[in-house]
Amino acid sequence: MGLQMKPILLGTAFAAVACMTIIALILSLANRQTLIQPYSAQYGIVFDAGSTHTALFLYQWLGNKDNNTGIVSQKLSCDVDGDGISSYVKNPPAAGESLKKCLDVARAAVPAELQKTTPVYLGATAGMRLLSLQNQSQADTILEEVTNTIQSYPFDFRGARILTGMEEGTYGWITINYLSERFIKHTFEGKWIHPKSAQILGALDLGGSSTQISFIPKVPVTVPESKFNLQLYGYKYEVYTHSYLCYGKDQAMRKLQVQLHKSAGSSFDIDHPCYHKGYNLNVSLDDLYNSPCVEKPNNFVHTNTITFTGTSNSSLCRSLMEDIVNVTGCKFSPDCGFNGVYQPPVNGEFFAFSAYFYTFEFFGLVPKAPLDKVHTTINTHCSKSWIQLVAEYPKIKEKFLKDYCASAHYIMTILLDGYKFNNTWDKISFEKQVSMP
Ligand SMILES: Nc1ncnc2c1ncn2[C@@H]1O[C@H](COP(=O)(O)OP(=O)(O)O)[C@@H](O)[C@H]1O
Ligand SMILES: [Ca+2]
Repeated sequence: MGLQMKPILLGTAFAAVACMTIIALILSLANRQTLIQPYSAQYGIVFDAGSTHTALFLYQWLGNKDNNTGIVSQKLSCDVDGDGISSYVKNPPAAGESLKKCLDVARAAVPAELQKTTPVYLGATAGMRLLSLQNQSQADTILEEVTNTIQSYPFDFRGARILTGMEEGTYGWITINYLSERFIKHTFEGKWIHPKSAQILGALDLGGSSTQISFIPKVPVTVPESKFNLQLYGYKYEVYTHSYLCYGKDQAMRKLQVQLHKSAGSSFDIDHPCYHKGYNLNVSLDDLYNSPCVEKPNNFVHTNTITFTGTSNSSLCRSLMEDIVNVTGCKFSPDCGFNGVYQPPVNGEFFAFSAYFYTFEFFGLVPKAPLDKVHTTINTHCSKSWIQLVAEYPKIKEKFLKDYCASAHYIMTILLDGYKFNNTWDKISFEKQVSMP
């Protein structure tokens, strides 16, 4: 798949998550000579509709005429209250309703005369991807409802759609490289230069329902479905990108629970090695199996509820992750990620963001820490009791605190056994989305 630097694609490229505004700008700036009618809007709004959470970003830039630097700045971001839009299956209008608070914030920030030329996009990621697999009409209804709400505002609505995994991966890669000035850099002397291509960053994004890896490999990408060709500022880049649907943090946690349930036979009381001693979690089978990422057992009784009992067993937790992140039987060997997916060897420096960052930030392991320190920190944490943890972290929400042990082991398994950063661990930086200039 290729991304051509044609103005006609501006709209498509623009239409997406937070970073998409940036892409449009890169495209429009890089194509300045070819653009007959320069893109004139000075504000742009993007909703990143993730599986767990939606955020609005308002961007501002100068009109093309005066804008020699191409600097785009983030004016504000706004967190939508409640869960991701895919969680509104039972009440789709409420998905639209949930966006109003942030749309009001954006409307107050954009000068009245510019509102009708301010484009708004909504890009939904893996939560909606899964819902559309499970029930296409529910997914369509939710997109219609968010469309209705956004259209009731004075902005220039340009679309609400589900991004493909490849778009999500590539856009994340473009964003981190753009924001950290890896494509083009403003020098001390006020000149724009191309930094060495060796400084281009790889991107690792761990969402709730999918996870993406994108980088420029040393060798050509041999599988077309994983190749994204693009040209930025006259330079060509061949990006390897893959999105693993169902391998986001929350779906991985679900897979683990399902595996434990399936191997527990008929018992309703199940030990969970990644949960902490003293922590018990009741889960209804209806909820547990309500995802296209897992398969219902034959004797499935949806009214049943099971209880997971924490055992604080770090090494067992880690070995269970290895079953979920299946690294055997890949036909592209040795060029493999996990789950049979083609991946050339990782190359260069990487930024790991989203749930990678939140998890490592919790452990105080950002932006980098030696591998042995990471292992010790995770093991020490996983062996703690729940009482101990709650006393230590009174401010952290249970929904996150219960999972840091499991998500840390999951992260280590995908990074080391999946993507094979064993010998290049020090190339990964755990970073919050790079801040805007
Ligand atoms: N403070 C936090 N600590 C741990 N995990 C977090 C925190 N905040 C967000 N996350 C996780 O980050 C992920 C964000 O994923 P999201 O963007 O909503 O989904 P997706 O990209 O798959 O559509 C979720 O797994 C969420 O639980
Ligand atoms: Ca996301």
